Amino acid sequence: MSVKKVLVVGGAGYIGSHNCLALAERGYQPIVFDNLTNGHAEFVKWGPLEEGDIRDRARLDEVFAKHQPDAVLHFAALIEVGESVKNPVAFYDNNVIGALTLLSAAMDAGVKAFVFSSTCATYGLPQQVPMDETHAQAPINPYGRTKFIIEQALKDYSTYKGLRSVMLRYFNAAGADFEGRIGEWHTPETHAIPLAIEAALGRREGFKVFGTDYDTRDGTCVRDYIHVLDLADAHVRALDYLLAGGETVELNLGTGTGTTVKELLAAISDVSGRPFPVEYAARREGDSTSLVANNEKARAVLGWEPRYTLHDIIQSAWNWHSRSNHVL
Ligand SMILES: NC(=O)c1ccc[n+]([C@@H]2O[C@H](COP(=O)([O-])OP(=O)(O)OC[C@H]3O[C@@H](n4cnc5c(N)ncnc54)[C@H](O)[C@@H]3O)[C@@H](O)[C@H]2O)c1
Ligand SMILES: O=c1ccn([C@@H]2O[C@H](COP(=O)(O)OP(=O)(O)O[C@H]3O[C@H](CO)[C@@H](O)[C@H](O)[C@H]3O)[C@@H](O)[C@H]2O)c(=O)[nH]1
Repeated sequence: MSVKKVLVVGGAGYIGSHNCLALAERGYQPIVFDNLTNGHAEFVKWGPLEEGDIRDRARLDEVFAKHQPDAVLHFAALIEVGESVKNPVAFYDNNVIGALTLLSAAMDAGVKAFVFSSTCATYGLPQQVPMDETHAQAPINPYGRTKFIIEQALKDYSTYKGLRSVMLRYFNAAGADFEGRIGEWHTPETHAIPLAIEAALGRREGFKVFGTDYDTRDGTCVRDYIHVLDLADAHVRALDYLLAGGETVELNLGTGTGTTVKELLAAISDVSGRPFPVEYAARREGDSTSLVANNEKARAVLGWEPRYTLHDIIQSAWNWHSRSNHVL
């Protein structure tokens, strides 16, 4: 059987690069398409890099014609909730126009399987926790809305155009390759775990907790942190599923366990053995109180289950950040 080629769009980024590693380990050939605005050429280690922007249809057509991929994994997007509130135009341009351009190019090139990075941010405020896939989708920030729009397009394209897709609603991606080859490297970094680790390493003055008056067990936001390699495993399974004829489906990817910001900071101090200064600040606009997954559907459809604990997440992230000298 010939090796299946997968176009990994946004594959030079954090989650995309860990997916390339998992694809290569499981017998797929990843081909990265990335404009390198937020990605890193040195993270592209398991296949070729094609530089390009998803809003550039001619460049997409060229790459589809050259590689003729069997499937597409689409990670490329602007990702920060807070930034989406400040600059929604850039988010709609990249996450909606870009994704729709990519989808048209993929369908015209005959691609029949598409895996989309969606997010629990499409749910908005929790009506019940944990949330399953039937939870109302009422995003509370432009980032979540851009992802929700693409989910709706994917459902229409599935019904009316025959493009089968898996929409993976990740909760909070975290952690890194245990061998330290790649890791989380966003510039500027806005995510809680890398920022707290940088504080523990003494590379930042401290960590600011955004909001202590939420209706949660200690007043800080609750999130479901999931290891990036567990996400990658789910993507490979989603590909296997689609290539075997599986129908369009949306699936939560989370552990089912919620952690408050305060609990997260305590766990990071514990793993690192280095306490760091913590400041309590105002809420960050666009943040939901609590986002925790019910992951039963992904378990049932993909036979997937998360393998790594919060401790594994922090330990692997700590290894990556303490060894690497990149600037966040
Ligand atoms: N990090 C999380 O916790 C999280 C949670 C839920 C969903 N997601 C989604 O997962 C995906 C990947 O997130 P990440 O943390 O790896 O982000 P990232 O910024 O590290 O990776 C995104 C990659 O896409 C590339 N890219 C962006 N716009 C592009 C464009 N127009 N054309 C070509 N390439 C482009 C960037 O250069 C980067 O390499 C995103 O779609 C994000 O919305 C992330
Ligand atoms: O300096 C900081 C950074 C974050 N937080 C809090 O930590 C939690 C996690 O924040 P962060 O790591 O920035 O992740 P989210 O804002 O939850 O967003 C991530 O997770 C979403 C899914 O929940 C994805 O869709 C987004 O792409 C991804 O950026 C939130 O309660 C933040 O308010 C702080 O208190 N201080």
